[in-house]
Amino acid sequence: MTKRVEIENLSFAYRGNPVLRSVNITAEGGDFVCLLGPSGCGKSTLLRLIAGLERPDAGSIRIGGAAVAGPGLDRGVVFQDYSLFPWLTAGENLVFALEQAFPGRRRRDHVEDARAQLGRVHLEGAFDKLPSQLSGGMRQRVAIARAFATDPPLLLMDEPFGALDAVTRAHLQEHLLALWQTPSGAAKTVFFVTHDVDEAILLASTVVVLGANPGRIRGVFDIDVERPRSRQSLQSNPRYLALRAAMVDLLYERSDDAGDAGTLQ
Ligand SMILES: Nc1ncnc2c1ncn2[C@@H]1O[C@H](COP(=O)(O)OP(=O)(O)OP(=O)(O)O)[C@@H](O)[C@H]1O
Repeated sequence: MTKRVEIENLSFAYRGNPVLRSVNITAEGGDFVCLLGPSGCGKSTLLRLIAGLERPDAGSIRIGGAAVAGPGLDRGVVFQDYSLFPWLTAGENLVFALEQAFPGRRRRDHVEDARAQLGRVHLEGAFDKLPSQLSGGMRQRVAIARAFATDPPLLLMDEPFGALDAVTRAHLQEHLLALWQTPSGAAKTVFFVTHDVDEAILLASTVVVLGANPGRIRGVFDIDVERPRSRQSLQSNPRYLALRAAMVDLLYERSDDAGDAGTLQ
């Protein structure tokens, strides 16, 4: 089941301080949308609005045609830190999520599913480990496995690899793409926050570049670089280099120098 996400004229302020202004984004079912922008431009806030954790001051967010009225099991979330319950083992974190999503199923089936999902991120041996016994990269693999385990049509990921070293980060990007590109994973619409241009181009089908004060869309880029993509092959891909240059220009341009219509499609 795929879900189209329509964000229309969205504006939001924290206690009178404008954070997002007139944001319009349409993601088709199965799109991988990266939200790219400088610190403080409202990327996390936009994700929290889609998650239903905040309410828009103006405009609307529709998922599969229905207006977002609060959090829901149709949206899996992965944050940079503290995504997992620290008092539950890796396996029990998945089992707990499966119980919430599919109440009434036998616990034995949830445990079996949890083991299979951990296996998909090569962590079958971590079922009985507490998050504190795992490395940061392993914890995020568990968090990703948990997000995919309940098979939500929409995944919201807020800099999930931001705290990891470059090599671990590259592996996690591969794990995420491998899951997303499976027949069931490819149906998922993903919103992924990052401030890393290379990460955005590696992962996304669409990159939305946001500017700050208040947060608004500076450009929308259709990433028409064929998959599978690897960091190595991208370095010599002229299309990648053109996209990268255009995004970097937009990110480092003073926001009052430009209009809101930077696009390269
Ligand atoms: N709970 C809050 N109360 C008040 N202001 C907030 C709150 N959360 C965020 N803000 C403000 O909203 C603005 C956008 O914050 P947000 O975290 O969405 O930005 P971001 O683009 O995700 O930043 P970063 O890349 O640094 O995580 C910032 O000015 C921030 O100070």
